[in-house]
Amino acid sequence: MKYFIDQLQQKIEEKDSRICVGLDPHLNLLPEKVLAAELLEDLEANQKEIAAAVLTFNKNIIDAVADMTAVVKPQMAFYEKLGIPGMETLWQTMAYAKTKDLIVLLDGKRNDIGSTAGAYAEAYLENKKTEIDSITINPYLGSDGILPFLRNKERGAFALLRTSNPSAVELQDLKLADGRTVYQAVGDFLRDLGSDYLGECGYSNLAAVVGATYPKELKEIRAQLDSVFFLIPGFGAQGGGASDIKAGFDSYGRGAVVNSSRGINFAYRKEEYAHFGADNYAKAARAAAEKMKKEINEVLR
Ligand SMILES: O=C(O)c1cc(=O)[nH]c(=O)n1[C@@H]1O[C@H](COP(=O)(O)O)[C@@H](O)[C@H]1O
Repeated sequence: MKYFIDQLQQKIEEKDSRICVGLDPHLNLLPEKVLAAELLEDLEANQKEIAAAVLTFNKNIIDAVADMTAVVKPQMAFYEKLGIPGMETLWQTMAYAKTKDLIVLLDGKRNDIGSTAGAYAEAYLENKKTEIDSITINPYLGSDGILPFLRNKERGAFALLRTSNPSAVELQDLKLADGRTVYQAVGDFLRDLGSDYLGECGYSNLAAVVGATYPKELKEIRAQLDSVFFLIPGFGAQGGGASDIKAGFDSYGRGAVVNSSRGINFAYRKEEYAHFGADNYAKAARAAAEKMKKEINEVLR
């Protein structure tokens, strides 16, 4: 039995790639060749066709980036909004990613009281038929809501620690009576809870999400938590760049993976990759993924 976090770190090193490709099918950004714009005029009536288009798009993106990423991260919201056909597309996308030997991180931000968290864990991390290696969770219900997600040591959980959005500061930066911020307290809590789930690589199966858009906090959190692996979203579309995420890694260039969703999926819409043309969106995505991979490796060298 190999711990989830060891599987992840090993695959990152094999591919020498610290990127995570988000699979967030923003419908209004899909190329016309894949999804005819008129179908979006009635989302409910056209759920089936739209979900089929999303699956085609995802498969082409996965084919284009499979050799240069260790992880893909589908965000559930984009599939849930397409009803049952959307959920089928989500599961088919994850199964397809597994055929390419990728690690699947399902972005669902799940959690609840202990007994319900247990049901989520059974649904996503303990069902032998699922193609999911890990899931994002919200840690704010405390340990009984988190521990069920750690029962299966071959799979892992990424708890929100310091998010990338502008309003992250509103609650996460509040000061506690002991002088720590809320996110620092959450960090200490996650490190302690995860210490019973350490893999051979020195990181825990209980990982954390820290946004690329707050480099100062990222640096501080890395110094605080040496056994917590980070998912760092916010690269590209939200403004984060390679120099911003550098401090999220340890001195060996380990311990983190950086997500980009729109910046890779819809690279064909950017001036830099426009020469590929909308029909070659997958080639544009590959070029953007390659650039991101290189930029991160260079900044860590
Ligand atoms: O948990 C996440 O993945 C997440 C946490 C966070 O703090 N910020 C954040 O952007 N995300 C997710 O990361 C992805 C970022 O997408 P892009 O901004 O298109 O690269 C989306 O799926 C977000 O839901």
